Amino acid sequence: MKHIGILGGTFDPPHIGHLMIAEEVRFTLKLDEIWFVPTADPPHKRTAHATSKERIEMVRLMIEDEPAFNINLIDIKRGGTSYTYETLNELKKLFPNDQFYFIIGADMVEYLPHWYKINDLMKLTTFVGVKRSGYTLKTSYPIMTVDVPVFEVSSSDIRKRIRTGRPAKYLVKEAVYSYIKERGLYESC
Ligand SMILES: Nc1ncnc2c1ncn2[C@@H]1O[C@H](COP(=O)(O)OP(=O)(O)OP(=O)(O)O)[C@@H](O)[C@H]1O
Ligand SMILES: O=C(O)c1ccc[n+]([C@@H]2O[C@H](COP(=O)([O-])O)[C@@H](O)[C@H]2O)c1
Repeated sequence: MKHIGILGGTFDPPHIGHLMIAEEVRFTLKLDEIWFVPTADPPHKRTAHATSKERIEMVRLMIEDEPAFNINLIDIKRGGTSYTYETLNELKKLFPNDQFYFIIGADMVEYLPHWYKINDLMKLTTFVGVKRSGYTLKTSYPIMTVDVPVFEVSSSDIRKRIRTGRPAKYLVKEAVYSYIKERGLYESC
C-alpha cells in the first residue's frame, strides 16, 4: 500500500508555495509520493488564464528534478468542473490499495463547507490543511494539519506582478519563469 499526497490546484502558474507545502507534507507524513493534479475548470474561481496545456507544462517543469513528485492528469482528462469528490472516487477505483491525503491551504480549509458532496468526500480521503497568510485552519471538519512556513506567494499575485512589470522571478522555479517569459504569459490578464 502506498501513501500518496494529492495537491490539486489551478497552478496558474505553479509557484514555490506549492513546492514548499508538498515537500513539508511529504516529509512530515512520510508519504511515498506527491501527485500534482491540475484542475480542468476550478470549482470556485474563474477559468484559468493559461491554457490547460500550458499549466501542465509548467507543473512538469517545476517538478522535473524531484523523483517523489509526479503529475496526474485525471481532472483535465475528465474535463468540466473539477470536483474533488469525483477525482477521489476515480482514484480509489484505479488504485484501491493506496491511501490518499488531499493537501489544501487554509483558504481552501475555510471553503470546505461549500465543497461538492463534502460529507461523502470526507469518507474518501484524509484532508491535510496547511497555514496560509490571512486564513485560519479552524474547521469543524476532521482534518489533519501540518506545520509549514508561511509564504505569502500566490498565483494571483504572480500574475499581477507580471502584468505590472514587478519582479516575479524568484517566486517560481527558474524553468517555469523562462517558460512564462518565452510565451508572454500573464502580460495582459
Ligand atoms: N503560499 C501558499 N501557502 C499555502 N498553501 C498554498 C499556497 N499557495 C497555494 N496554496 C494551496 O495550494 C492549492 C492550489 O493552489 P492554486 O493553484 O489555486 O494557487 P493559488 O496561489 O491559491 O492561486 P490564486 O492566487 O490564483 O487563487 C490550494 O489548496 C491552495 O490553498
Ligand atoms: O470539490 C469541490 O467542491 C472543490 C472546491 C474547491 C476546490 N476544490 C479543489 O481544491 C484544489 C485547489 O483548488 P484551487 O481552486 O485553489 O486551485 C483543486 O484540486 C480543486 O479542484 C474542490
